[in-house]
Amino acid sequence: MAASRAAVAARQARASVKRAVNERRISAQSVLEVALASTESIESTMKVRDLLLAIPGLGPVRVARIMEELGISPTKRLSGLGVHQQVRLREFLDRRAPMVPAPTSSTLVVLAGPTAVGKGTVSTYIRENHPEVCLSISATTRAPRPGEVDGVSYYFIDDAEFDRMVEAGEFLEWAVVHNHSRYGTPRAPIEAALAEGRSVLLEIDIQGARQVKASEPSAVLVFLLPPTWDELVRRLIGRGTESAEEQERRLRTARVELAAQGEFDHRVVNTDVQTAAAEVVELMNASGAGTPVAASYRTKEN
Ligand SMILES: Nc1ncnc2c1ncn2[C@@H]1O[C@H](COP(=O)(O)OP(=O)(O)OP(=O)(O)O)[C@@H](O)[C@H]1O
Ligand SMILES: Nc1nc2c(ncn2[C@@H]2O[C@H](COP(=O)(O)O)[C@@H](O)[C@H]2O)c(=O)[nH]1
Repeated sequence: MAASRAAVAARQARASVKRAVNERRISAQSVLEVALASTESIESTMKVRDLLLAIPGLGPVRVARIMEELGISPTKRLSGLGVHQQVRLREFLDRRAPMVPAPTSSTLVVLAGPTAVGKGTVSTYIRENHPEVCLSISATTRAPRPGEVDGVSYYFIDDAEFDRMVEAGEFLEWAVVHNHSRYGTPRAPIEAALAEGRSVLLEIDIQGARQVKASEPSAVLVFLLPPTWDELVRRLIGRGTESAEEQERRLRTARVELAAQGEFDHRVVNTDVQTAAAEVVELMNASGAGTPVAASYRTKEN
């Protein structure tokens, strides 16, 4: 009984160390050094995998790859690291450190891009793998697609409710998208998350991105690009959620939207979902202070 109470206490202590790393109150490097200095410490009983997962911006897939590269088995605890593994892990954490800023302010990041480029897919990946990021849920007057859940995918509301929210100033931004339905970002949850020091990701269209930048100049705008125009068309048709007429309408908008990529602070090419999501999260962590990501991309038309 006493042993199981001790085990629960140790688990809770490890969880609070992980939270402190995740909230950037302590660095992963200092956890490693404490673990290696004392085999009695709670830090020494932590798994390497859990320490890496606590670092903002690292999800399970990247952590698995990093551990493989470092030659550390997935179940290894900090106390069990060999000398060479310690050196490699230390070097990795030191390399990683400049990408994890000191606890300063939260960031408002806007992810936009043409239809079917994968904004929703990349955002969902971020929601599932980076719980530290707060993903805004938009309101829309369009009908739910099969599988979409009210309050998770969108708040599905009617025209009268949308009008009321516009009148009451409850949207940070809103727009008619693809000349069809209205979409808007509810202001209150975003202000609350930013006030708590959390970073917020908005997945919205380009008109909305412009409005956010106009009202919040510190917002970081990220433009998601497809690897090629043909791949964009393939993704839209392959998704199969729009009629041929709606696909045509969306592709017309996409050509105009691609021409606006230069207005954005950063560009990320979505060739692979995991990599694109990791780049977006790293840009969030860098609070827009870094150099814009270079992406050479031309549509067939230009
Ligand atoms: N990196 C990728 N490689 C291959 N397919 C992808 C990739 N990213 C997304 N897709 C696929 O492309 C299609 C469109 O993706 P998604 O619905 O996320 O786009 P979107 O940008 O949110 O579109 P919209 O603006 O029209 O809502 C989906 O079928 C998705 O599975
Ligand atoms: N300006 C805004 N655009 C938004 C918002 N939420 C989503 N969107 C964009 O709408 C299109 C179409 O989305 P779909 O789910 O119908 O395919 C897409 O570009 C979204 O990024 C919002 O709150 N404001």
